[in-house]
Amino acid sequence: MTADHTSGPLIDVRDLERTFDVRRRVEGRRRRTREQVVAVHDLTFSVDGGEMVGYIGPNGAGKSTTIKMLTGILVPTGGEVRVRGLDPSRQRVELARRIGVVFGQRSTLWWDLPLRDSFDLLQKMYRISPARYRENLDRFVDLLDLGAQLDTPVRQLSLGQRMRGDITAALLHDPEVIYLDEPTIGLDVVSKGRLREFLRALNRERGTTLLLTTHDLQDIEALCDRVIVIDHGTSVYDGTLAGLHAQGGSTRTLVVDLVDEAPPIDVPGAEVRKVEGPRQWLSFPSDASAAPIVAAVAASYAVADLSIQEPDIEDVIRDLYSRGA
Ligand SMILES: Nc1ncnc2c1ncn2[C@@H]1O[C@H](COP(=O)(O)OP(=O)(O)OP(=O)(O)O)[C@@H](O)[C@H]1O
Repeated sequence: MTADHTSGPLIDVRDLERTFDVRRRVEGRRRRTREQVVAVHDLTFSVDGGEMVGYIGPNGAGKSTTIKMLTGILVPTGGEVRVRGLDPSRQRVELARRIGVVFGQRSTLWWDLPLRDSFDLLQKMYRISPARYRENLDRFVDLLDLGAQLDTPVRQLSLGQRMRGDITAALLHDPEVIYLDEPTIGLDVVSKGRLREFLRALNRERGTTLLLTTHDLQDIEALCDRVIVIDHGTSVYDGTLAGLHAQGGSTRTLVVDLVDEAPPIDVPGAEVRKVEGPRQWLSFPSDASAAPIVAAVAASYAVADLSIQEPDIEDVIRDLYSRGA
């Protein structure tokens, strides 16, 4: 009997565990002692086809370990993981046709080859039909503005160009799901914006499922309807970003540069956290609009400049814990 790979959730993770045996040298002892590191435990979640999900958590929380189990690079030490009904570590080759992976800090491209040659090699590896390959390449090169770089060796590309090359490489074979690990790290604001717009279009037009690991809350805000927060190897929140902010009580900061020094600004809905000369930092709830606060400040004070600081994911998670969630 063949399993039905098309019904049910696309990604299904149940009671997933992964421990590592490590040897550590302990001071005063000659022999190393063996220890177990629990990277992922008791992790359960599922993702439907077409969802865009942020997979976030502090350093060492278990995000990469989860992605490695989802892609079949690591074998779980307990629990179950299925992607389109396939067991990733046992059916890795079959799964590879359905998934794409992009690691922000590591390239999967051939360093000394021009981009175009890397793409041609991938066409052969994945046996992509010539027509589909041409269609995809033209589309991604156009949308990601890579035309001028196609004949440049990867090692000569800027970080942003290399990232766009890696994303193209991960998508040429039409994967149903793409895992992105810190895709906007080190990119300037314009490149980040373009990349997010591209990923939104990919999801809208092709229904590609996206699982995104990032420390940049604006990536999540721009792309994901849902976030899963992982800490110490297990899921501690699964829901909307607005819900996460509300639960954590996190705040955004309005930084106001006044023309002259002044006593702490007094406007409804915001609290002054810090004053340094003519600069003041006001915090307000993340789920509130900045517009009335900005308007109230501008109406009563001579303002030279204004900017808004978003909370960092680490801050949001810290808030979540400080509230005892
Ligand atoms: N191969 C390994 N051997 C031993 N311990 C490991 C191994 N890989 C991961 N770990 C440990 O497992 C835990 C989870 O690591 P993981 O890389 O999954 O976290 P992460 O959430 O991706 O972190 P980051 O945001 O820093 O990339 C950490 O304590 C890490 O030290």
